[in-house]
Amino acid sequence: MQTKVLVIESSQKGLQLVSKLVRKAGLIPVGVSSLTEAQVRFSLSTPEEYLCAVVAYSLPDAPHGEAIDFTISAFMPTIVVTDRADAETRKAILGREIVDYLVKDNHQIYDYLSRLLARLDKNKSIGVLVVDDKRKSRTAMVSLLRRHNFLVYSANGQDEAMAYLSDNPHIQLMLVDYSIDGNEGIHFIAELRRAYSKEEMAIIGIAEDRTGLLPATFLKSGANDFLRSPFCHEEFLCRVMQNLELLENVETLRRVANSDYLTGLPNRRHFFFTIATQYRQQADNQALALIDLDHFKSVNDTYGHDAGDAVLKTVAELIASLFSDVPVARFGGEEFCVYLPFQSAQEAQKRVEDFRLLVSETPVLYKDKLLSITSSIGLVFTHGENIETLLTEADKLLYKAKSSGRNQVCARSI
Ligand SMILES: Nc1nc2c(ncn2[C@@H]2O[C@H](COP(=O)(O)OP(=O)(O)OP(=O)(O)O)[C@@H](O)[C@H]2O)c(=O)[nH]1
Repeated sequence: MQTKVLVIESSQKGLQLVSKLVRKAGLIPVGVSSLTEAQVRFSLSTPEEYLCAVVAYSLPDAPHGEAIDFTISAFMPTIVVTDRADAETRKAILGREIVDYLVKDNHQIYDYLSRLLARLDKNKSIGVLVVDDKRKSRTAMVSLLRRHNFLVYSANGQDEAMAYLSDNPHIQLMLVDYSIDGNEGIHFIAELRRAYSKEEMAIIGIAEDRTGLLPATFLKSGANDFLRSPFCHEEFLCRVMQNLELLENVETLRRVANSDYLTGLPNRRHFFFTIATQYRQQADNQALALIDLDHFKSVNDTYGHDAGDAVLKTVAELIASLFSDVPVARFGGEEFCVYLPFQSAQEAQKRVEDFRLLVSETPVLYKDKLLSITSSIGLVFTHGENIETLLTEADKLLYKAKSSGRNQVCARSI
C-alpha cells in the first residue's frame, strides 16, 4: 500500500507543517532533515510503500536540488517546496520531472499541497485520455500526467480514442487537440457529448489559436475547459486538477441528494427515479415489498435514539446485501422498500421471507446489549400495474401483517 510520503526539509517548522498536511490527507509522513538521512531511510524501507516525496529545493547537504534528483531516481513522484521564486530557481526545478513546485510565500500554497497530496492518492484509479496527432505534445502531456499517478492513455485520432473509451470505463478526463484528423477536434467533442455528459466526462480542448475565437467555439461545442498551446506545465496541471475536482464535487452532491443520510441507502425520490428510468419497458412479473420494523418506537424509548439508529443501519446493511441486484430504499423512519423486477411470485416470496427470517435472527449489538428486532412486510406481485398501484397495495398488506401479529409477510397478486 502506498501510504507513506517522504518529507525532506531541513527547517523543523517546515517539516512539522508539511507532516501535518500529509496526515490531513490521510497519509503517513516520514520526515527527514537532509539528503543523507533520506537516502538512509529509503534504503531501509520498501520503495513501493511511498506514494510520493515532498522535497525542499535547497538543503545543507544538497543546495542545488540534488535531493530532487534522488527522489526522482527512486521513482517517487516529487513535489518541490522552495523559499525562492526567482526565474533561475524555477527553471532549475521545472527542468526536472517533478509533479509540481510550491513557493513558500503565502498560506494558500499549503492548502494547495493538501489538495495535491489527496489527488496523487486518488489519481491512481482515474483514467485520462490524451487525443493529439502531434507526437511531441502528446508525449509531453502523457509524461506530466503520469507523474501525477493517473492511468494515462494516448491516441492520435478519433478512432483510436473511441477504442480506448470503450475498453476503459474509468476514463474521466480527456484532452482533445483541435488539429486531430484534419482539424476535427471540436467536431469530435460535440460527438462525444452525445454519449457523455459534462458531469461524467471532463473534456479540455487544446489549440494554438491565433484568432482568439477557438475558446468560445470549444466551450459551445461541449468542452468543459480550454487550454491555449503552447501552455506551461503549471497551467496544464492546475486545469486538469480543477476539472477533476469539479467532477468529484458534482458526484458528491449527487450522492448526497440521492441517498438517505443515516443508512446510505437510496432515498425514496431516487428509488422512483431508478425504476422510472431503468425499468420503464418491463412491467411484467414484478413485485414490491414494503418493510416496516416492529415496535421500533420502544427501541428508542428503552435504549435511546442512538440505539434506534444502530438498528436502522443494521437492517439497511441486510437489505443492501440480500437485495444488491435490485432497487431498494429507505422511505423514512423505520420503513424500507424493495422492488423486484423479472421475478416470479414464488421467487419474490422466498427472497422476502428469507429476509424477514434473517432480521429476526440477527440481534443488533448496541454497547453491551443485544437488541432483537422483527419486521412486518407487505408484498405484492403483478403482471402489469404501475409502481404507484403496487405501493398502495403493498401498504394495505403491510397494515394487515401488523394487525395479524407482526413478524410476518402478507402477500398477494394483483
Ligand atoms: N432512532 C431513530 N428513530 C427514528 C428515526 N426516524 C423515525 N424514528 C422513530 O421511529 C418510531 C416509529 O414509531 P411508530 O410509527 O409508532 O412505529 P413502531 O413503534 O415501529 O410500531 P409498529 O410499526 O406499529 O410496530 C418513532 O418513535 C420515530 O421517532 C430515525 O432516523 N432514527
